Amino acid sequence: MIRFENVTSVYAQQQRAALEDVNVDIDKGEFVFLVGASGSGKSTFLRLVLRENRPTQGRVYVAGKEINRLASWKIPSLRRDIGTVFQDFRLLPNKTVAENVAFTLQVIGKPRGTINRAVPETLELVGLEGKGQRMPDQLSGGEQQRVAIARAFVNRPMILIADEPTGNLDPNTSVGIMKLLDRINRTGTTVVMATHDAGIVDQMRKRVIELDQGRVTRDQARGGYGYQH
Ligand SMILES: Nc1ncnc2c1ncn2[C@@H]1O[C@H](COP(=O)(O)OP(=O)(O)OP(=O)(O)O)[C@@H](O)[C@H]1O
Repeated sequence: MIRFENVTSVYAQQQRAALEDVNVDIDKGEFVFLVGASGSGKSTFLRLVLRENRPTQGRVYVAGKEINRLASWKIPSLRRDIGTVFQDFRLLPNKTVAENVAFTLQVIGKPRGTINRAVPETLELVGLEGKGQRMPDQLSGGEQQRVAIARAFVNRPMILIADEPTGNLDPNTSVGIMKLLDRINRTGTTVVMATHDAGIVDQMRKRVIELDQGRVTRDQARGGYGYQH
């Protein structure tokens, strides 16, 4: 589903590569944690999957397509297939919860009937039934992240990318968010999550890819945050 072949990424004006000769193959339906110190290249990896950045060398494939050879008019369609969730939620503050979730479908031109069906269904999936008419600032942090997940998932993307989704949440709330991401993963969506949250990685026992100064130093099935035998 996601394949990096000898990917090196160097930002303009930087000496050191943000990613260096990275080779990774993530299958459909996998759940992968990306770990590593601050600055190790996790966000750069995720940006390359979204084609927000382009590699200096090497190839990035998403769903079998080399995405850096896509015509620019095909990029919106690539990004539609990839839901994104961030540490800071990024909800539209002047729209209700339901409107935030509906927005994803409106921008891709889905008919109103589909939207009216999909939004409550997805809010129920994330445990926010009955809260569709609230404004984001009337929700807890954990609930706001659930809205962000609903918005990312409402059009059933192939891939869900989460960059530090529990970074602003307390441990209990984070566990709830992880259960939700796990449930989404079980529907067949590939999940790639960058995190510093050792407790969660140790608990979930999923595949762990560790980066150190832009290089993959570990790629372990059912790993922990640190290396364990
Ligand atoms: N837009 C940019 N321009 C120049 N250098 C950048 C840019 N974004 C990231 N970098 C550099 O690339 C390297 C990797 O950064 P990246 O943000 O991918 O790391 P990260 O692992 O996501 O870090 P964090 O855990 O702090 O989010 C770092 O050395 C960083 O300073």
